[in-house]
Amino acid sequence: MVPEPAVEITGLTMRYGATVAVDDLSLRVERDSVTAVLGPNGAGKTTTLETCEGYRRPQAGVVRVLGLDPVRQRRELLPRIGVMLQAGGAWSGVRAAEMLAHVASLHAHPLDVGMLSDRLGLAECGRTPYRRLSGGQQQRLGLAMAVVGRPELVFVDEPTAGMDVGARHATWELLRELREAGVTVVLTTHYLEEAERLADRVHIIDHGRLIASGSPLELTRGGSHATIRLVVTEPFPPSAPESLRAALGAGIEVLPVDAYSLVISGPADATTLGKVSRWCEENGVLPESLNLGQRNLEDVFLELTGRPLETA
Ligand SMILES: Nc1ncnc2c1ncn2[C@@H]1O[C@H](COP(=O)(O)OP(=O)(O)OP(=O)(O)O)[C@@H](O)[C@H]1O
Repeated sequence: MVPEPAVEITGLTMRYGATVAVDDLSLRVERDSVTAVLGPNGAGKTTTLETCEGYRRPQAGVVRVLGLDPVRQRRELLPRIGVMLQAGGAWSGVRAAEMLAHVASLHAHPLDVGMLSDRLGLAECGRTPYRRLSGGQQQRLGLAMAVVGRPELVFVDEPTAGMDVGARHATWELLRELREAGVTVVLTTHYLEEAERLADRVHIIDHGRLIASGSPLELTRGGSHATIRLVVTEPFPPSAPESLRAALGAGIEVLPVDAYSLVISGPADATTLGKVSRWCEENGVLPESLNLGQRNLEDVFLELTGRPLETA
């Protein structure tokens, strides 16, 4: 028997007035995995997550979480899932430690609150009222509240937004350990590195639609494609992509990333590298770096949508 997925979304459509936030989206999340829903701001990630959490009723389509309807079977589902919202989730005057202790007391077998606070660097702000916590501390408290009840499945919305590097790595470590302990993690993110380093599977969404799914390796392997990344010292002239495309010939895509860099994707090999370097010479362009390398998720997004994720 095929095990029931942790989350199964079929044909989900969600609108806010004239805005289509989620557009006929279908995806599955397998158990015991970390799954990232990756996409730019406004892609529909939070709306999708809120529908899985039972905060929104699907306007079209079907959502099942641990086999249950998140709206109709909410009472059955709630004790089995943990939710970290993008913002809020605690009373403004409550102290961080009190809030976490309160949430822990609602569960039959909570994690050790002291251990969790230490792991997430919350011990030092335990007496601070929620509204006085920094953005990163509020995020860490939100994560602690989501996992303290040992849920089977946690939904985390942009778990490391606003965190410094140290806190981000501690969060990734905790999420990895949860997965090893058999917890399914579904996170939304617009950080490519987060998806690449943490997720077993990535669903890339844009304008409410699923545009690619797979493991980071499957998504970046992409046939014969490698990527050449050209970074220059002075901004490119506006005609650069067009002229480079003409110099490289058919089958090679030239995608501007910003004023100083572009990505060339196609059968990237020594011949193409040679042509790029000749084009630089003929056009008086001084490369700062010219790299041939494995595609990353940023390249995948760029190829699929024609625009870079960070600025999309
Ligand atoms: N309550 C709302 N009322 C009206 N429009 C909304 C509302 N919530 C979201 N939207 C719109 O729906 C679209 C999808 O938003 P959503 O928050 O789901 O995306 P997101 O990928 O999570 O983005 P972000 O990372 O910025 O939160 C956006 O165009 C957004 O402006």
